[in-house]
Amino acid sequence: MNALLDIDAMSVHFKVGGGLLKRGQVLRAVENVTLRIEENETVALVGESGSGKTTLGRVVAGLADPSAGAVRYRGGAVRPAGKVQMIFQDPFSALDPRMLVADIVAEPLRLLGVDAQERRERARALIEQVRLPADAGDRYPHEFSGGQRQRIAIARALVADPELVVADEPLSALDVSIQSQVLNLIAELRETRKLAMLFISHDLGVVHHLADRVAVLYLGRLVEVAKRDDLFARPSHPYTRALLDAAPRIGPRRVPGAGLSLRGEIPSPINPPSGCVFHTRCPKATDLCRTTAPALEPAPGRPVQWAACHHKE
Ligand SMILES: Nc1ncnc2c1ncn2[C@@H]1O[C@H](COP(=O)(O)OP(=O)(O)OP(=O)(O)O)[C@@H](O)[C@H]1O
Repeated sequence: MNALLDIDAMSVHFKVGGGLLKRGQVLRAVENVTLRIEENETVALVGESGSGKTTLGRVVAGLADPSAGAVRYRGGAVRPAGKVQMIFQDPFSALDPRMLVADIVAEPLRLLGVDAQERRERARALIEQVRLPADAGDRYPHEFSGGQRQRIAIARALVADPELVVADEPLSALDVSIQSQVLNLIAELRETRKLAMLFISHDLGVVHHLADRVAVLYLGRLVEVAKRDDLFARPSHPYTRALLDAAPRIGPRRVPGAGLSLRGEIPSPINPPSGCVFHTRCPKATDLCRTTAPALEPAPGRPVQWAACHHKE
Protein backbone atom coordinates (compact mmCIF):
# COMPACT_ATOMS: atom_id res chain seq x y z
CA MET A 1 0.00 0.00 0.00
CA ASN A 2 1.17 3.50 -0.74
CA ALA A 3 1.98 5.82 2.12
CA LEU A 4 0.40 9.26 2.09
CA LEU A 5 3.88 10.66 1.48
CA ASP A 6 7.02 8.85 0.42
CA ILE A 7 10.36 10.60 0.57
CA ASP A 8 12.64 8.40 -1.48
CA ALA A 9 16.45 8.78 -1.41
CA MET A 10 16.01 12.55 -1.45
CA SER A 11 18.90 15.02 -1.40
CA VAL A 12 19.04 18.81 -1.50
CA HIS A 13 22.33 20.41 -2.47
CA PHE A 14 23.00 24.13 -2.66
CA LYS A 15 25.78 25.72 -4.68
CA VAL A 16 27.51 28.24 -2.44
CA GLY A 17 30.45 30.59 -2.51
CA GLY A 18 30.90 30.69 -6.25
CA GLY A 19 32.33 33.90 -7.69
CA LEU A 20 34.13 35.32 -10.66
CA LEU A 21 37.35 33.47 -9.92
CA LYS A 22 36.22 30.99 -7.31
CA ARG A 23 34.78 27.60 -8.01
CA GLY A 24 31.49 27.18 -6.12
CA GLN A 25 31.18 24.56 -3.45
CA VAL A 26 28.32 22.20 -2.77
CA LEU A 27 26.48 22.39 0.53
CA ARG A 28 24.73 19.10 1.26
CA ALA A 29 21.73 20.31 3.27
CA VAL A 30 19.80 17.04 2.93
CA GLU A 31 21.50 13.81 1.92
CA ASN A 32 19.77 10.64 0.78
CA VAL A 33 16.75 10.77 3.08
CA THR A 34 14.11 8.06 2.84
CA LEU A 35 11.03 8.44 5.04
CA ARG A 36 7.31 7.60 4.84
CA ILE A 37 4.44 9.46 6.38
CA GLU A 38 1.18 7.52 6.67
CA GLU A 39 -2.29 9.01 6.63
CA ASN A 40 -3.21 10.63 9.92
CA GLU A 41 0.31 10.13 11.25
CA THR A 42 2.50 12.75 12.92
CA VAL A 43 6.20 12.38 12.27
CA ALA A 44 8.44 14.74 14.22
CA LEU A 45 11.68 15.84 12.62
CA VAL A 46 14.35 16.75 15.17
CA GLY A 47 18.00 17.71 15.06
CA GLU A 48 20.30 20.59 15.85
CA SER A 49 20.18 23.93 14.07
CA GLY A 50 21.49 23.54 10.53
CA SER A 51 20.74 19.82 10.28
CA GLY A 52 18.44 20.36 7.28
CA LYS A 53 15.00 20.23 8.88
CA THR A 54 13.57 23.33 7.20
CA THR A 55 15.05 22.40 3.83
CA LEU A 56 13.47 18.94 4.02
CA GLY A 57 10.14 20.43 5.09
CA ARG A 58 10.14 22.91 2.22
CA VAL A 59 10.65 20.14 -0.30
CA VAL A 60 7.84 18.08 1.25
CA ALA A 61 5.55 21.12 1.03
CA GLY A 62 6.49 21.60 -2.62
CA LEU A 63 8.20 24.96 -1.99
CA ALA A 64 11.60 23.69 -3.17
CA ASP A 65 12.80 20.95 -5.46
CA PRO A 66 15.05 18.07 -4.49
CA SER A 67 18.45 17.79 -6.18
CA ALA A 68 18.12 14.01 -6.29
CA GLY A 69 15.56 11.41 -5.33
CA ALA A 70 11.81 11.91 -5.22
CA VAL A 71 8.84 12.86 -3.08
CA ARG A 72 5.69 10.91 -3.92
CA TYR A 73 2.18 11.71 -2.77
CA ARG A 74 -0.11 8.66 -2.63
CA GLY A 75 2.36 7.02 -4.97
CA GLY A 76 2.25 9.79 -7.58
CA ALA A 77 4.80 12.39 -8.61
CA VAL A 78 2.31 15.26 -8.36
CA ARG A 79 1.03 16.68 -5.09
CA PRO A 80 -2.57 17.73 -5.75
CA ALA A 81 -2.96 21.48 -5.22
CA GLY A 82 -3.80 22.42 -1.65
CA LYS A 83 -3.29 18.96 -0.17
CA VAL A 84 0.07 19.73 1.47
CA GLN A 85 0.36 23.00 3.37
CA MET A 86 3.05 24.56 5.52
CA ILE A 87 2.99 26.52 8.77
CA PHE A 88 6.10 28.62 9.31
CA GLN A 89 8.10 29.48 12.37
CA ASP A 90 7.68 33.24 12.27
CA PRO A 91 4.07 34.42 12.10
CA PHE A 92 5.26 38.02 11.67
CA SER A 93 6.98 37.58 8.33
CA ALA A 94 4.64 34.85 7.07
CA LEU A 95 1.60 37.12 6.64
CA ASP A 96 1.33 39.88 4.05
CA PRO A 97 0.80 43.08 6.10
CA ARG A 98 -1.25 44.73 3.33
CA MET A 99 -3.86 41.99 3.09
CA LEU A 100 -6.98 41.64 5.21
CA VAL A 101 -6.93 38.54 7.39
CA ALA A 102 -9.96 37.10 5.55
CA ASP A 103 -8.05 37.32 2.26
CA ILE A 104 -4.90 35.86 3.81
CA VAL A 105 -6.83 32.88 5.15
CA ALA A 106 -8.67 32.41 1.84
CA GLU A 107 -5.54 32.71 -0.32
CA PRO A 108 -5.04 28.95 -0.91
CA LEU A 109 -8.66 28.77 -2.14
CA ARG A 110 -8.10 31.63 -4.56
CA LEU A 111 -5.15 29.71 -6.00
CA LEU A 112 -7.47 26.72 -6.42
CA GLY A 113 -9.99 28.84 -8.33
CA VAL A 114 -12.73 28.74 -5.67
CA ASP A 115 -15.24 31.57 -6.17
CA ALA A 116 -15.32 34.62 -3.92
CA GLN A 117 -18.52 33.77 -2.06
CA GLU A 118 -17.32 30.29 -1.08
CA ARG A 119 -13.87 31.67 -0.17
CA ARG A 120 -15.47 34.11 2.24
CA GLU A 121 -17.58 31.43 3.88
CA ARG A 122 -14.77 28.95 4.28
CA ALA A 123 -12.37 31.60 5.59
CA ARG A 124 -14.97 32.68 8.15
CA ALA A 125 -15.43 29.07 9.29
CA LEU A 126 -11.67 28.61 9.75
CA ILE A 127 -11.30 31.92 11.61
CA GLU A 128 -13.92 30.59 14.01
CA GLN A 129 -12.27 27.16 14.31
CA VAL A 130 -8.91 28.63 15.31
CA ARG A 131 -10.83 30.78 17.84
CA LEU A 132 -9.90 34.19 16.52
CA PRO A 133 -12.37 37.03 17.21
CA ALA A 134 -15.37 36.98 14.87
CA ASP A 135 -14.35 40.28 13.23
CA ALA A 136 -10.72 39.17 12.69
CA GLY A 137 -11.28 38.74 8.96
CA ASP A 138 -11.87 42.47 8.50
CA ARG A 139 -8.61 43.45 10.18
CA TYR A 140 -4.91 43.46 9.27
CA PRO A 141 -2.16 41.19 10.67
CA HIS A 142 -0.45 43.98 12.62
CA GLU A 143 -3.53 44.28 14.82
CA PHE A 144 -2.86 40.82 16.26
CA SER A 145 -0.42 39.31 18.77
CA GLY A 146 2.12 36.65 17.82
CA GLY A 147 -0.11 33.83 19.02
CA GLN A 148 -3.11 35.21 17.13
CA ARG A 149 -1.01 35.61 13.99
CA GLN A 150 0.02 31.99 14.24
CA ARG A 151 -3.71 31.13 14.47
CA ILE A 152 -4.22 33.11 11.25
CA ALA A 153 -1.42 31.12 9.62
CA ILE A 154 -2.95 27.87 10.87
CA ALA A 155 -6.35 28.89 9.46
CA ARG A 156 -4.74 29.61 6.10
CA ALA A 157 -2.92 26.26 6.14
CA LEU A 158 -6.17 24.37 6.78
CA VAL A 159 -8.70 26.26 4.65
CA ALA A 160 -8.15 24.09 1.56
CA ASP A 161 -8.62 20.87 3.57
CA PRO A 162 -5.06 19.54 3.29
CA GLU A 163 -4.19 15.97 4.20
CA LEU A 164 -0.65 16.77 5.26
CA VAL A 165 0.67 19.82 7.11
CA VAL A 166 4.35 20.62 7.44
CA ALA A 167 4.75 22.63 10.65
CA ASP A 168 8.19 24.20 10.91
CA GLU A 169 8.84 25.13 14.56
CA PRO A 170 5.38 26.72 14.80
CA LEU A 171 5.77 27.56 18.51
CA SER A 172 9.34 28.72 18.81
CA ALA A 173 8.75 32.37 17.86
CA LEU A 174 5.87 32.67 20.35
CA ASP A 175 5.84 33.78 23.98
CA VAL A 176 6.28 30.77 26.25
CA SER A 177 3.00 31.68 27.96
CA ILE A 178 0.97 31.07 24.80
CA GLN A 179 2.93 28.17 23.29
CA SER A 180 0.80 25.52 24.97
CA GLN A 181 -2.44 27.13 23.73
CA VAL A 182 -1.22 27.04 20.15
CA LEU A 183 0.14 23.52 20.62
CA ASN A 184 -3.22 22.34 21.95
CA LEU A 185 -5.00 23.99 19.03
CA ILE A 186 -2.72 22.21 16.56
CA ALA A 187 -3.28 18.88 18.35
CA GLU A 188 -7.05 19.40 18.37
CA LEU A 189 -7.29 20.36 14.69
CA ARG A 190 -5.09 17.41 13.78
CA GLU A 191 -7.55 15.05 15.49
CA THR A 192 -10.76 16.57 14.14
CA ARG A 193 -9.40 16.88 10.61
CA LYS A 194 -7.49 13.58 10.56
CA LEU A 195 -4.36 15.37 9.44
CA ALA A 196 -0.96 13.88 8.85
CA MET A 197 1.88 16.12 9.99
CA LEU A 198 5.57 16.58 9.54
CA PHE A 199 6.31 18.47 12.72
CA ILE A 200 9.72 20.14 12.83
CA SER A 201 10.90 20.98 16.32
CA HIS A 202 13.92 21.14 18.55
CA ASP A 203 11.71 20.99 21.63
CA LEU A 204 11.64 17.36 22.72
CA GLY A 205 8.83 18.04 25.18
CA VAL A 206 6.59 19.15 22.34
CA VAL A 207 7.77 16.23 20.22
CA HIS A 208 6.93 13.79 23.00
CA HIS A 209 3.47 15.34 23.29
CA LEU A 210 2.62 15.25 19.60
CA ALA A 211 4.60 12.67 17.62
CA ASP A 212 3.67 9.14 16.62
CA ARG A 213 7.15 8.62 15.22
CA VAL A 214 10.35 10.61 15.42
CA ALA A 215 12.97 11.07 12.71
CA VAL A 216 16.38 12.38 13.81
CA LEU A 217 18.47 14.38 11.32
CA TYR A 218 22.18 14.98 11.69
CA LEU A 219 24.04 16.98 9.05
CA GLY A 220 21.28 16.27 6.55
CA ARG A 221 21.23 12.51 7.15
CA LEU A 222 18.59 10.53 8.96
CA VAL A 223 20.36 8.82 11.84
CA GLU A 224 17.36 7.28 13.60
CA VAL A 225 13.67 6.72 12.86
CA ALA A 226 11.50 5.11 15.52
CA LYS A 227 8.16 5.12 17.26
CA ARG A 228 8.05 7.88 19.82
CA ASP A 229 7.98 5.66 22.90
CA ASP A 230 10.78 3.41 21.64
CA LEU A 231 12.95 6.40 20.81
CA PHE A 232 12.45 8.15 24.14
CA ALA A 233 12.75 4.99 26.24
CA ARG A 234 15.74 3.41 24.51
CA PRO A 235 17.42 5.47 21.81
CA SER A 236 19.52 3.36 19.49
CA HIS A 237 21.80 5.99 17.93
CA PRO A 238 24.41 7.75 20.10
CA TYR A 239 23.30 11.10 18.66
CA THR A 240 19.68 10.51 19.67
CA ARG A 241 20.87 9.53 23.11
CA ALA A 242 22.88 12.74 23.37
CA LEU A 243 19.86 14.83 22.33
CA LEU A 244 17.70 13.16 24.96
CA ASP A 245 20.38 13.54 27.61
CA ALA A 246 20.38 17.26 26.92
CA ALA A 247 16.67 17.28 27.85
CA PRO A 248 16.55 14.85 30.76
CA ARG A 249 13.06 15.72 31.95
CA ILE A 250 11.53 14.30 28.80
CA GLY A 251 10.39 10.74 28.34
CA PRO A 252 9.16 8.05 30.66
CA ARG A 253 12.46 7.57 32.43
CA ARG A 254 16.04 8.63 32.31
CA VAL A 255 18.24 6.60 30.09
CA PRO A 256 20.86 4.57 31.96
CA GLY A 257 24.27 6.07 31.45
CA ALA A 258 22.82 9.54 30.95
CA GLY A 259 25.13 12.49 31.22
CA LEU A 260 26.77 12.06 27.86
CA SER A 261 27.06 15.38 26.17
CA LEU A 262 28.08 16.25 22.66
CA ARG A 263 31.57 17.48 22.23
CA GLY A 264 32.55 19.93 19.54
CA GLU A 265 30.61 21.84 16.96
CA ILE A 266 28.41 20.46 14.24
CA PRO A 267 30.71 20.03 11.19
CA SER A 268 30.15 21.96 7.97
CA PRO A 269 27.76 20.42 5.45
CA ILE A 270 30.19 21.67 2.78
CA ASN A 271 32.96 19.39 4.04
CA PRO A 272 31.19 16.63 5.94
CA PRO A 273 33.39 14.12 7.83
CA SER A 274 34.31 10.85 6.11
CA GLY A 275 32.53 7.61 6.96
CA CYS A 276 29.82 8.17 9.53
CA VAL A 277 29.34 11.96 9.60
CA PHE A 278 28.76 11.79 13.36
CA HIS A 279 32.10 10.15 14.14
CA THR A 280 33.86 13.43 15.02
CA ARG A 281 31.52 13.90 17.99
CA CYS A 282 30.65 10.34 18.86
CA PRO A 283 31.83 8.64 22.06
CA LYS A 284 31.58 5.22 20.40
CA ALA A 285 33.50 6.00 17.21
CA THR A 286 35.96 3.40 15.94
CA ASP A 287 38.12 3.10 12.81
CA LEU A 288 35.19 1.58 10.94
CA CYS A 289 33.13 4.72 11.65
CA ARG A 290 35.86 6.97 10.24
CA THR A 291 35.89 5.15 6.90
CA THR A 292 32.48 3.61 6.24
CA ALA A 293 29.07 5.28 6.33
CA PRO A 294 26.54 3.10 8.17
CA ALA A 295 23.19 2.33 6.50
CA LEU A 296 19.89 3.11 8.20
CA GLU A 297 18.82 -0.36 9.39
CA PRO A 298 16.75 -1.92 12.18
CA ALA A 299 18.46 -2.06 15.54
CA PRO A 300 19.14 -5.61 16.80
CA GLY A 301 15.88 -7.13 18.03
CA ARG A 302 13.93 -3.96 17.21
CA PRO A 303 12.39 -4.34 13.76
CA VAL A 304 10.64 -0.95 13.74
CA GLN A 305 13.47 1.10 15.24
CA TRP A 306 15.98 2.08 12.57
CA ALA A 307 19.38 3.60 13.20
CA ALA A 308 22.38 4.45 11.01
CA CYS A 309 25.19 3.37 13.31
CA HIS A 310 27.83 0.63 13.33
CA HIS A 311 27.46 0.38 17.10
CA LYS A 312 23.72 0.84 17.52
CA GLU A 313 22.05 -0.36 20.67
N1 LIG B 1 19.10 28.65 0.06
C1 LIG B 1 20.18 28.16 0.64
N2 LIG B 1 21.41 28.32 0.08
C2 LIG B 1 22.52 27.83 0.65
N3 LIG B 1 22.52 27.11 1.80
C3 LIG B 1 21.34 26.91 2.41
C4 LIG B 1 20.12 27.41 1.87
N4 LIG B 1 19.11 27.06 2.71
C5 LIG B 1 19.68 26.36 3.71
N5 LIG B 1 21.01 26.27 3.54
C6 LIG B 1 21.96 25.57 4.41
O1 LIG B 1 21.50 24.23 4.52
C7 LIG B 1 21.74 23.72 5.83
C8 LIG B 1 20.44 23.26 6.44
O2 LIG B 1 19.64 24.40 6.73
P1 LIG B 1 18.17 24.27 7.34
O3 LIG B 1 17.64 25.64 7.54
O4 LIG B 1 17.38 23.33 6.53
O5 LIG B 1 18.47 23.61 8.78
P2 LIG B 1 17.52 23.52 10.04
O6 LIG B 1 17.76 22.18 10.65
O7 LIG B 1 16.12 23.83 9.65
O8 LIG B 1 18.09 24.65 10.98
P3 LIG B 1 17.30 25.63 11.99
O9 LIG B 1 16.83 24.74 13.11
O10 LIG B 1 18.36 26.60 12.41
O11 LIG B 1 16.19 26.25 11.22
C9 LIG B 1 22.42 24.83 6.61
O12 LIG B 1 23.81 24.62 6.56
C10 LIG B 1 22.02 26.07 5.84
O13 LIG B 1 23.01 27.07 5.99
